Amino acid sequence: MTKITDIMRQQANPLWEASFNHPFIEQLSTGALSPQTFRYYLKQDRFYLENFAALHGKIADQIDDPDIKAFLYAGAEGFNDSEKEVRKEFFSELKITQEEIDQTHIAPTAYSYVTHMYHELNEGTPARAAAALLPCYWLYNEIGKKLIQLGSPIKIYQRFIETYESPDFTTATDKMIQIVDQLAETADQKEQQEMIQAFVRSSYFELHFWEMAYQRQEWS
Ligand SMILES: Cc1ncc(C[n+]2csc(CCO)c2C)c(N)n1
Repeated sequence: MTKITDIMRQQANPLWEASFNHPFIEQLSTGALSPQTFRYYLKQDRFYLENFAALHGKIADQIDDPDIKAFLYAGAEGFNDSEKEVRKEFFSELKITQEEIDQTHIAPTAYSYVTHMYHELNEGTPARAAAALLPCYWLYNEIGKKLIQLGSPIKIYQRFIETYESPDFTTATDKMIQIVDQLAETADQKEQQEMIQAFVRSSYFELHFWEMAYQRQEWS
């Protein structure tokens, strides 16, 4: 039987291809990406990562399966990710000060993405919310695997790429794919369609997150 995650991946493919070919990604690899754009991305991604971790916990609260619960709680605590540590190093290397962080407000696309994920949980179901989290793991893992072959001449961009290509991160991605497939098994057809929609919408926001950073989007 076709897995729901295969359907999701297929339906979101044009959006994923657009992410792979986005100038932010291409320039990360060539090294041409402006350091100011990368800094903007990191500062906005803080908002995303905070909410992403919190959502893991909120979804886990509503799930009975002990295995899935444990994985999601670990994600909420940041046990799965070296990402947090790496980001701390990036912030200190790029001299992004606490003052600069305090003065940063969430930009429109980051706000919309986070709002979408909460909507899938609060107005939807834990299965829909898990589907909304999946592109985050899976898209970055595919980008990591593609970019690692090209590498980047800029050290910090190279380290960014390596974060998403590690064996641990690939294992976490595979686990999250399996969780979404498992949650779909007990969902009815309507909920399965809503899970697919949540995944495609997150894929849309992933693409527009690169664009937000590339344009250094503001509210006005
Ligand atoms: C907009 C945006 N989307 C995805 C990621 C990647 N990411 C965030 S948390 C996590 C799981 C554990 O590290 C992964 C892969 C990101 N950083 N920013």
